[in-house]
Amino acid sequence: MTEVFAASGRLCVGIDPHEGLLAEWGLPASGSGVRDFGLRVVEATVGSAGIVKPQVAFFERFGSAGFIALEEVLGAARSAGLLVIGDVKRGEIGSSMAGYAGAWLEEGGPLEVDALTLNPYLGVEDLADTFAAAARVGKGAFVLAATSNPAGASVQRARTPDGRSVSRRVLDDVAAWNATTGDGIGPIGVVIGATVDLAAAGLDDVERPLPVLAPGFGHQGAHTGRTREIYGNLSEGVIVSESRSLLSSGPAGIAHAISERAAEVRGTL
Ligand SMILES: O=c1ccn([C@@H]2O[C@H](COP(=O)(O)O)[C@@H](O)[C@H]2O)c(=O)[nH]1
Repeated sequence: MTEVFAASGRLCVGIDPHEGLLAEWGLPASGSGVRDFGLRVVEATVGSAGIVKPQVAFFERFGSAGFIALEEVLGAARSAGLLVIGDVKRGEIGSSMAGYAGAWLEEGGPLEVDALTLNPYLGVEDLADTFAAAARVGKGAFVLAATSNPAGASVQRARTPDGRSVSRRVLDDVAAWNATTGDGIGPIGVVIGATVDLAAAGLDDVERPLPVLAPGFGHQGAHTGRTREIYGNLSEGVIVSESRSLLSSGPAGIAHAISERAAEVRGTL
């Protein structure tokens, strides 16, 4: 984790071509629009930040044209040396997860990413083969533990029979899997939104760091300057993710916005 952060920094630039943003950027709402948007964000990121997170929903929305665009954006980002987190939020029974692992993690595959987001609703155990597939090829994954949207709390703060919150159980299961491999603090991480009250989510007393993908900054209200305060013990593993707050700078301002925010994150973490 330390080496990855030293090389790539802690800012993750979201590639979320919302329809409104496409219009603001003067791009059509189509496969070619999301392609051009994604490629421009990649270009603006190189040199300032080391991680991007395409939100696959906004590509998928255009069917096969969207996926062709996504393949091109992923390829450009990886060729430029950026780490790519595919925000795909996949989660299935184990046997079907094999399909997703092949799609997103296979070396040389058209949708290859360095890490992907996973949904644990079908049980963290059924994600274990995907964790192993990622680890085998030096990749990672982030499992949703406590999401940034207020609605997530009703499920994620529910208590399991042993009294832990669902969020905490997910985090502990991920940490237990990590403990079976490598240095024990990766390669699998969790998603914890920056808008989450860690104490209320049962996540304020985690002792061992692990990678944390942290959305919720910027447009959703959290401030990067407060990252250590928000994440406490978990700060060591945090990757600050921002999409709309950067993307709304438009094609002329995006490179500057990313470089400013990257400096701010460096000064905070
Ligand atoms: O808990 C979560 C998990 C994922 N997301 C995703 O992150 C970005 C956030 O975009 P902003 O424009 O910075 O709000 C988006 O792709 C979400 O789907 C999240 O927000 N919260």
